[in-house]
Amino acid sequence: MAKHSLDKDKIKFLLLEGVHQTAVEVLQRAGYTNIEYHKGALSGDELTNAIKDAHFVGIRSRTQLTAEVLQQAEKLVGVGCFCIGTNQVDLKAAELLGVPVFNAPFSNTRSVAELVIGEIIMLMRGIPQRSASAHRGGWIKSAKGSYEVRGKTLGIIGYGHIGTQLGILAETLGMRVVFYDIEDKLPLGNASQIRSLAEMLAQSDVVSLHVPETPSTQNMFGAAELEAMKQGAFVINASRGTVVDIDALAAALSSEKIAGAAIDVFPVEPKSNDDEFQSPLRGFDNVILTPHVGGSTEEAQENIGIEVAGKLAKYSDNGSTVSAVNFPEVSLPQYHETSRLLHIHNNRPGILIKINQAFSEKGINIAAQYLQTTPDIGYVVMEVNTSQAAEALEQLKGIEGTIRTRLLY
Ligand SMILES: NC(=O)C1=CN([C@@H]2O[C@H](COP(=O)(O)OP(=O)(O)OC[C@H]3O[C@@H](n4cnc5c(N)ncnc54)[C@H](O)[C@@H]3O)[C@@H](O)[C@H]2O)C=CC1
Ligand SMILES: O=C(O)C(=O)COP(=O)(O)O
Repeated sequence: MAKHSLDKDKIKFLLLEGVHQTAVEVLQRAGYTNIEYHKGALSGDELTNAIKDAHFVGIRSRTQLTAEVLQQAEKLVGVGCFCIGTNQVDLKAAELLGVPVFNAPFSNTRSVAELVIGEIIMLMRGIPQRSASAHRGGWIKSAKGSYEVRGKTLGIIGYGHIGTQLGILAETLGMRVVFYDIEDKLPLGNASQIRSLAEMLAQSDVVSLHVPETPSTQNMFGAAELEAMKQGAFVINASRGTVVDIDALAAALSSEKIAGAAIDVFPVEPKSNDDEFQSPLRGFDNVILTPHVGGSTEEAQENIGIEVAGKLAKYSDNGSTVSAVNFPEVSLPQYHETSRLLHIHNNRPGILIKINQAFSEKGINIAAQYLQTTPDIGYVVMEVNTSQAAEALEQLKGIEGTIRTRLLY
């Protein structure tokens, strides 16, 4: 009977931010029962206390896994981001600690694109302000400032998974689609790439942002970009709150340069549903404010739970790192007759030779060996006779440059 190096009930999964129950079910089906589940995000001492004895942590966009937090998580083996964005994790620090980070790169793509389509229609019809007024007893029955989306131009900033999906849906409504991206992209449908952001903004009736949070996107959309837009155009941001300068947007709404906006993400977001949402955009009737729910649909969350929990269980069970965002990717076959060892090391010359030498001196036969590297780390997976596995693990621990090593029976 195969036995895991550490009993599965001793492997602790810390799941935060109310990840979908499908994640719990997948882990339980894989034999993992030590699951600590929190509905909200954790930060500060609460986070460091909860994570310090966790082998795996599952988060969404809110929990900040900084280098400092990761360094205190001494037992941490892997991280699962139950979402698309991974900017909330210090990916380099995790890599150097030998911790792969997984995400769900397209499970909620469609949900975001659908929300944005709805918002484009609502904004162009002036519905947010009419609805707000009606709630106060008002009645703005007028066509003034209400437009069909047909024939209008949608400008997409960041033409990746979400941007392309949005472009296709917008075209089915009769919109013209232009996009700006730092990479050369294949335009889908009849979309066209415009190399100059200012030029794209000048053409667009509505602009929607779909870039990741990176140093290059920090505040990339501010006063100058708003100024470059058409008079009375609309802005949508469901990417990250750091991408748009919120004060500049509030000013452009006040001056009526911008006729309306739909904002789903904010520079500072409440930690849980019990905390107050604060923003300079509160109070504008023509702004749709949503609590970072672009990817929050039952379908998306259910699929994300299955996908990311599956990746964590697979890494725990057999060492596979396929689709890790910060780690050498190794796809591993099932193993039966042998024991499997994982070795993560600093990527410097000669480590594999040292491992092979140490094994050869101890008469340990290597049945299979897989190696992948990034510029900074190497990940070797080896299979040896089960009778020699404990000795092999000892040898691996002694190799200079070792970051982490693990034995899977
Ligand atoms: N509101 C929500 O609930 C959700 C928000 N998101 C956010 O949406 C972002 C985009 O998601 P995907 O489309 O899946 O990502 P992706 O990686 O497929 O596409 C991003 C695109 O942005 C481009 N890009 C990067 N830097 C740029 C820059 N400075 N200027 C112009 N283009 C730039 C890239 O070349 C790429 O084509 C995620 O990183 C995440 O932060 C994702 C899902 C849900
Ligand atoms: O997938 C993403 O990147 C998102 O922004 C969704 O975040 P969430 O899981 O809703 O906290």
